Formats: sequence, structure tokens, C-alpha cells
Amino acid sequence: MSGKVTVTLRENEGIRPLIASPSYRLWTVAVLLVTIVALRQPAVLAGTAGLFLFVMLCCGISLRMILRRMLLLIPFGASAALFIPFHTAGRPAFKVLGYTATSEGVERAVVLLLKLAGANLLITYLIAVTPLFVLIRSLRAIGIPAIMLEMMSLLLRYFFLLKEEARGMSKAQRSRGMKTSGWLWNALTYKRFGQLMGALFVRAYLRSQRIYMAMSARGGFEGGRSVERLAETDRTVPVVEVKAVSYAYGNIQALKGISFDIAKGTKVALMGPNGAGKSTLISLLNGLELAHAGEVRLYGETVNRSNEHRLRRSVGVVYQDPDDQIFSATVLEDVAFGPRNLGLSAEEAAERAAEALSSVGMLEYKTRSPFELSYGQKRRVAIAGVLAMRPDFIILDEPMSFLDPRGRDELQELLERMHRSGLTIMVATHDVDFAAEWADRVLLLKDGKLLASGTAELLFDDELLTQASLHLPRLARPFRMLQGAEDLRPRSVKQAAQLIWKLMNRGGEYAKETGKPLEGDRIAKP
Ligand SMILES: Nc1ncnc2c1ncn2[C@@H]1O[C@H](COP(=O)(O)OP(=O)(O)OP(=O)(O)O)[C@@H](O)[C@H]1O
Repeated sequence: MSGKVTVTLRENEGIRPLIASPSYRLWTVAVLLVTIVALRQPAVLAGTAGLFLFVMLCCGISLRMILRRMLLLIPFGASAALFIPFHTAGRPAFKVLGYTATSEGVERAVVLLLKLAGANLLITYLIAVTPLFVLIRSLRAIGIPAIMLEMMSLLLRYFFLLKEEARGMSKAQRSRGMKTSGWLWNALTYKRFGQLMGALFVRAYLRSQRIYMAMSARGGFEGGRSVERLAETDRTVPVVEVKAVSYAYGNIQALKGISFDIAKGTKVALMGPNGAGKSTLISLLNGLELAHAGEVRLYGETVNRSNEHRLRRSVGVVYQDPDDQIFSATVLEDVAFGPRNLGLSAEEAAERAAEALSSVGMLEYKTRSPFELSYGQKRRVAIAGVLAMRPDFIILDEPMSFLDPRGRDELQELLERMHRSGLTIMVATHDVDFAAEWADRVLLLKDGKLLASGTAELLFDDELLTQASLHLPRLARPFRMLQGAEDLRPRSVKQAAQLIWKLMNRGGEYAKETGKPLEGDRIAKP
């Protein structure tokens, strides 16, 4: 599964924009660009470029940054301008290798270069003082179609994610001795660089696959068709029935004939070591993949190509990395993406999105760019994106990963609230402590097989835990060290406190009976 990717868009810290409103800024730059295109006099163009440079320096944009941006464009402009003096009719000015340059040609080349420099300065100013996603949003104000902006926003977002991945990989390589400084690399460095590029390509491919899955899961490729929802379901029909299901990726058998049911309103922890088949099972439960053998039944219906879209309406999946799921320019738009795909109007979708954001405590961030959020906040937005589709069954893949302790507690509370609102929830997790405290039901997978299925009591079975590469919940460990208390299985801090209290009382009774205090070897022997 992918690691956390941090996207930095705050390249412009310490820079003061001259015009506060991004859309006014955009309009001003657009008007100035048109003016530059219209100007013909080299002296006026040079004066204008000088003025822009002065203003940019006053705004706090460093000369280094300006030169770096200029160097990106000027070589292209210069190579085009190089030929103009020799291809323009007029008074001969000088000769190079037998070719005659004209004065008019030289002036045209200078005008072109000055125009390019002026335009480049303006765009550098705009990019330096405006975060890219604010810029994209402002483009809407000048009439660029929403679909184009969505695409730009998506492309930009993944460009940055890949850039961050490349940076992370390169850092990791450098920390292991790869040297990339200087112009002349040795053969090994070139080889390592090639490997890095290859790995980046594979990562880009895998990420695009995950994005595709996350978008499909929210109905992104159904063209906003209004698909009927499932009728109100009978509580007695299991939400999920998995019967002898197998699935393979080519020769790799990911699931090997597994069977289980999930009743409505259950809190399920799907656990197992890496490569056990959890993510594969999730794709099958959401109808994104179909079983190669056996059947997956959702609300009593076998999932097949003809009903997968309809059934998927009732099953929401929150993927592990929120960066795979979130892509719109604002938080509200992103959460409204799923409802829009359900065929709802823009107003209805926005209403639902606001409601979902409120339920995850993120309503106040609705106009922000998802890029400006912390990882935990992005995860909440990703959950809201799925809740807004009002599923009956929600699956979360590793929701606790990369969250700080407070973030974990808050997420657990959110899961409880979601459950109280009537949802059936499945969480794929490696976190035994969370699963022991939260789950009503535990499914243990290993090597594509169902190792065990039952209550959270399974998480106290040493043999099973060893087989599933899990460990005993931390709260239960001290009790294992106390003679006479080994069988006590607290699943929450509260239960652990109650059990400790009981043990203390037991100690008191012993002292009363025997007239001796309880010491070491009876109960309190670690
Ligand atoms: N796209 C793929 N192509 C080939 N094999 C795959 C692919 N995805 C998964 N597998 C294989 O299928 C098996 C199950 O993988 P899966 O990702 O479902 O496990 P998982 O339990 O989710 O693992 P983890 O906890 O590491 O995320 C593994 O052996 C894995 O190598």
C-alpha cells in the first residue's frame, strides 16, 4: 500500500501580492498580457519589463526565482528570435557566415524577446503570489469552463504528488550514498538514476490505477446517470454473503475460496498480514472486481456486470491514501463529486456534501483547497466524500494509518457515530488494539484464506494471533503476567480499569480471610 505523500503548495511564503484578491490579480495580469502583445516599441517594452521586475522585487519575489523561471522560457524564445534578423526584408545591418541580417529583422527579434520577457515576468509574478489551486479557481472567474479546470486541477494535483514521490525516492537513494551533485556522474549514478526513473514510472502507473478505482467507487465513470438505489433492505438479509470466493491476478491466487456473511449494523474488522488479500476482498465487495469463482452477494443479490453499478450505490469505500480519492479544487466540490455522479442536481449535491462535511466536523473547510489540509483532515474529507453518497455499508481501508494519537481517537469516535446512524462498517486494519476495542466481528485472513471469523475474542487466541502475524492487544498483556488473571480480556481502557478494581477487591477479601496482606505469588506476581 502506498505511503503518505505531502504536497506543498506554499511556495509563496514571505511574498506579498500587490493585489489582494486572486481574481482581480488574474484580470490585471490578463489585461497587461494583452497590452504587451499589442506594444511594438522596444523602448516601451523594455521599460515595461523593467517596471514589472521592480514591482516583483518589491513584492518579495527573489531575483533567483525570477531568473530560474526566465531560464525556462527564454532559451526557446531566443532560438526562435535568432533566425528572424536573417529572414526579414530591409536595410542590411551585418553578415554572419555569408547570411545578411537586416536592421528591421534585429528590431523584430528584440521586440519578440522583450515581449516574451514581459509576459514571462507577469506569469512568474502570478504564480509566485498565488497558490496554483487558488489560481485555477480564479480562472473560473474569467470564464474558463469548469470541466477544463477540473482536468487541470486533477493533472496538477498528480503532477505534484509524483514530484513529491520522486523527491522522496531521490532523498532515500541519496541517504544510501547516491551522489547526484556536479555535472559528471559516474556510471553507477546513471544506473541508479535509471532505476529511480523506472520505479517512479511504476509508481505513477500504480497511483493512476488507485485513482481510477477511487473515482469508479464514487461513480465517476457512469456519466451522472441516475441509477435506482436498492429498496429498503430487510434486516434479516445479510448485507454481504461471500460464498467460496476465489480471485487471482494472473498466476497469483489472491483469494482462495473464502466464505462468510455480514449482518446489517455490524462493525467488522478485516485483519491479516500483508498480502493476505484484504484489498482484493474490498474490491470484490464493492463490485469493482468480480469473483473468478464462487459468488459475492450484496443485500441478497449476486454481484454481476449488470447490477454492479446499482449495488455499488449502497457500498462506499474509503481508500487508504486520501490523495488517491480527493482531486477537486475545493473540499465541497470534492465531496459533491459522488452525489453528482448519482444524478443529483448541483444544489442537492452541495446540500448533501455540506451535511456529510458537517458530520465529519469539516464544514468550516468547505471552501478550502484539499491541498491545504493536513493528512487527518484529508482523510475526514475522503470519508465525507463517501458518506455524501449515503451508503448503507461502508468499508475503510487502513483508516488509522499516518494519523496521530488524537486523530485516531477522533476517527474512532466518528466511526462510532457512523455506526449509531445505522451504517454497517468494515475496517481493514493491522491495529489490534483498535480492532479489539471497536469491532463486533473479526475476519482474519491469511494467504487468501479465511483463517478465522468470530467476535473480538479471536484477538486473544495466542495460536491464531501467531498464525495471523498479529499480537495480543496491549491492554490484555499485563493480565497475562498476573497469576490467576491470565484469562481476563479487557477490550477497552474502561474494562481494564474495572478488572483491575475487581482484582484489588479480590486481594482485599484474601487479606480479610487470612489476616495477611496479599503478596507477590497469589495474584500480583508479574
Ligand atoms: N495488481 C496486482 N497484480 C498482481 N498481484 C497482486 C496485485 N494486487 C495484489 N496482488 C497480490 O495479491 C495478494 C493479495 O494482495 P492484497 O493487496 O489484496 O493484500 P492485502 O491484505 O491488502 O495486503 P496489505 O496489508 O499489504 O495491503 C498478494 O500476494 C499481492 O502480491
